[in-house]
Amino acid sequence: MVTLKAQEIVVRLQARTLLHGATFTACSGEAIAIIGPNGAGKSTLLKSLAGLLRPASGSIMYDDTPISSMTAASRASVIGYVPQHFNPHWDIRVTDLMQISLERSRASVQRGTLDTALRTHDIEPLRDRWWSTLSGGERNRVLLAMVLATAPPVLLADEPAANLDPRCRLEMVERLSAYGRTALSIVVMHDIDLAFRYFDRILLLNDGRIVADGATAAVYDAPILEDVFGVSFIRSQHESVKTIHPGNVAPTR
Ligand SMILES: Nc1ncnc2c1ncn2[C@@H]1O[C@H](COP(=O)(O)OP(=O)(O)OP(=O)(O)O)[C@@H](O)[C@H]1O
Repeated sequence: MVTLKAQEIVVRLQARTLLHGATFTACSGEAIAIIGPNGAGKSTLLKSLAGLLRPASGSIMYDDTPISSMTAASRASVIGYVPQHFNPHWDIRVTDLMQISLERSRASVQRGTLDTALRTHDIEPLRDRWWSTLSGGERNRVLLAMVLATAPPVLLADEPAANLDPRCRLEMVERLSAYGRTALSIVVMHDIDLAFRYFDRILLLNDGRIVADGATAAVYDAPILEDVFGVSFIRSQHESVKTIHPGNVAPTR
């Protein structure tokens, strides 16, 4: 059981304040979606949680340890981060990327571990492909596999389902939310409908502030969604599945 706790974190870059005192606590067993309009600060919050951005003030604790005091290697062993964009410095095969990822997370990688990881994460058919030849969606799948193969207690993923076709998108979102129910996953989601369908808790960001944080069912009905996104939402329910889709642009904007 692990806890990730952000306390009043403020992030400033180039004289701009991107996060204005974000506070929340997340624990093992939670599948959390971060949603919000473009520029709300979702990636900034995720990078801060991953220890890639140092807040100007406030603290981020992994259990009782400030993540700012952890080495990059120890952070990487407990927090898996799937970035929005990734490009290796040189071209590399998928199998070598997976091998490097596994070796970084374990003292020794036993024979067979790599093959198992490629199979488990459904990227076996891509194993001999060069990174430069992969489509955007294939790259997203490999990136997620690289991180999941190391089984981190905390998974942070920044819009990993972008570029994916509907089936792959559903599979990936299912995988990310399921991972949170055994470990902890915090995922930036642009697809509001999938965020509400698959995740248990929603963090809504606007202008660098967490403006709603609660159980999915509670945030689903909250009028603040309309205020923040500036659209009307059409909510509907078929059997037990609730959906939410943008209707019209709100006239006040
Ligand atoms: N290095 C930087 N210097 C100055 N401003 C930055 C920097 N990086 C990001 N920003 C700004 O900070 C704000 C938040 O950016 P962030 O990428 O966290 O938003 P986001 O919610 O993830 O957006 P999107 O949905 O478009 O991906 C944006 O206005 C962005 O332009």
